[in-house]
Amino acid sequence: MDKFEEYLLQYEERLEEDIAKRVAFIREQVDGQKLGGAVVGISGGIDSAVTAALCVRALGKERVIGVWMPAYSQAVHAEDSRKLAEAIDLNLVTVDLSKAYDAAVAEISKVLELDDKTKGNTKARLRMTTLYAIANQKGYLVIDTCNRSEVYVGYMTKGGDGLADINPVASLTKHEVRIMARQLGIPESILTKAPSADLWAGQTDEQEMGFTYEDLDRFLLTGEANPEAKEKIEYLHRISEHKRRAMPEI
Ligand SMILES: Nc1ncnc2c1ncn2[C@@H]1O[C@H](COP(=O)(O)OP(=O)(O)OC[C@H]2O[C@@H]([n+]3cccc(C(=O)O)c3)[C@H](O)[C@@H]2O)[C@@H](O)[C@H]1O
Ligand SMILES: Nc1ncnc2c1ncn2[C@@H]1O[C@H](COP(=O)(O)OP(=O)(O)OP(=O)(O)O)[C@@H](O)[C@H]1O
Repeated sequence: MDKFEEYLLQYEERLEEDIAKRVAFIREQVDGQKLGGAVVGISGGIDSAVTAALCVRALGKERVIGVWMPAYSQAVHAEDSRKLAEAIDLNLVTVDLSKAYDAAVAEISKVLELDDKTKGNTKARLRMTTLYAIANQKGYLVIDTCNRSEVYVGYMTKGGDGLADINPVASLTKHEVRIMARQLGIPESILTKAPSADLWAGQTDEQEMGFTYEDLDRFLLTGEANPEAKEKIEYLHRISEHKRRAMPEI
């Protein structure tokens, strides 16, 4: 067994304790500030599944709203969101953003042409707008789903999924999220599908980043990585520093 596998095995041993710590954190953030509850964007992926399951454990079904927000999204993710809601007893609502997305892109395109990534980021920011509308109205917090691996390389949309009020999974790598997901009863189809932001057709995280989550998490947890992956990881970390910092001001 190598250092990375050993680390993950040790994490499994303290999993229940770690879940309890994160559940307590959510309760403290919501109840400690006399807020009503939590709202989470549900993508059909593993990060939002784990985040929502922790919120339901912390606050109970009545105080958590999961929001599925398709904008030309794949049917498999709609199905997985539905399966998740059933598995963790989540109050799941749908806000279809297709028309808002089309209207925004059409108007912006009158000024300049947008590529697939910019259009995808626009979708992520419309989702943030929707979650905040619900949070405003209900007196809830918007819960961030970005994990440690994504945050390290800035793999999130600034002002989109990168903008929220609290983050109960920020210190977990993708591999730790996967371990926790099994314990929380997340459906198998969510555990096994390739991570994708689904911002455009055929997108997958690993193909876009140019290295695997295993490369990234090995590097984060043990400091080891093959030289090519390490160079790419460090490059993305460097150019995304602005996403982890407060806005420069004078
Ligand atoms: N040095 C600097 N100081 C301050 N601000 C700086 C900056 N450099 C860029 N910026 C600003 O940041 C903007 C670029 O950042 P951003 O808008 O985020 O855009 P960008 O980082 O180019 O794209 C977002 C990436 O996150 C991925 N993503 C999005 C959503 C979910 C997931 C997921 O899997 O969970 C992944 C997506 O596929 C894409 O690769 C620039 O347009 C500029 O406004
Ligand atoms: N269609 C969607 N409906 C609602 N929220 C979404 C949707 N797509 C993305 N999000 C929100 O943005 C976050 C980042 O998106 P992403 O698609 O990467 O999901 P994820 O849960 O991180 O899963 P994975 O990276 O494993 O696919 C999600 O966790 C979710 O909160």
